[in-house]
Amino acid sequence: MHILVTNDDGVTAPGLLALAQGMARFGEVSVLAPDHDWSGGGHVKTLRRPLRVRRVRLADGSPALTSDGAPSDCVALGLMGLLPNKVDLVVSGINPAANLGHDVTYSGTVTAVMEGIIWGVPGVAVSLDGGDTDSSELDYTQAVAVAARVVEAVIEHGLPKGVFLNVNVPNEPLYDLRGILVTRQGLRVYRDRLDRRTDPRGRDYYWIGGDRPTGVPKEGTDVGALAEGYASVTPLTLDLTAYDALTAMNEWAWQQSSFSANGQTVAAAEMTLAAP
Ligand SMILES: Nc1nc2c(ncn2[C@@H]2O[C@H](COP(=O)(O)O)[C@@H](O)[C@H]2O)c(=O)[nH]1
Repeated sequence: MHILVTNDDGVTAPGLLALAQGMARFGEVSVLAPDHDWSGGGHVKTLRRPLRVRRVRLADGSPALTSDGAPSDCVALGLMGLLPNKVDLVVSGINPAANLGHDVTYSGTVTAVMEGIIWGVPGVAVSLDGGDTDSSELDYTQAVAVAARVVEAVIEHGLPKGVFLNVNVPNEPLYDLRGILVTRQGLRVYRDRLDRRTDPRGRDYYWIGGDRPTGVPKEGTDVGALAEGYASVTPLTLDLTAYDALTAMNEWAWQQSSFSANGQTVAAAEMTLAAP
């Protein structure tokens, strides 16, 4: 088993070290992580500038690679051939804050695993609901234990093609953890506020400020599981198609339309949408 371990908090983050150490039990571990924090950086593919990669050592002396690219760039580099050995699983984290609901497309932690799916490699993203606690003060023991249990299950059962797992762990001692629940995405409640300021030259500039997001703790969701003291494992795919809308839209009366193109009137073919 060859596991690529990455994160979005940077190669020196304590959660990355804890995760890399926790994955060593499964076989070869290659660490390829960003050289700085990419929190909230989303799914990035850096195409307009070169990417630099350096050899570094983690705090325990183990070798690692770091790149000036995003977390998803690190995974792409690794799976495109920077890592000589075939990668069987991408594991990303341990993020010091939860990634729930709509967070998943903002999250560098989660989008790193999404990149692996694009290259046909399954993955697991792991986040600890550390809230406002400094990442250096968090105890990652529980999150590592949950991550290892999830990876064991993935090794035993496999994952359907295109499916990856988003794991969120409550920030409780291991003996307080009530268990692991398989969940769906819940509803994140963002409390962002526009912070407008003026610089010394009289020009306005803005911060996206506000308070940390909360969520709706509905049963069966990732938000609900954490609220009840469970770790949450949410199976996700990259297919964002709204299949219900597809069915409904096929009922719309798409009229014959004519569009003029370069002065030519082109009758639009009858618009039909792919059936789900
Ligand atoms: N819209 C907001 N999102 C926030 C805020 N604080 C945190 N977040 C979420 O954080 C994660 C970052 O994830 P990471 O894996 O990239 O570290 C991301 O999911 C955001 O949604 C906030 O104040 N506003």
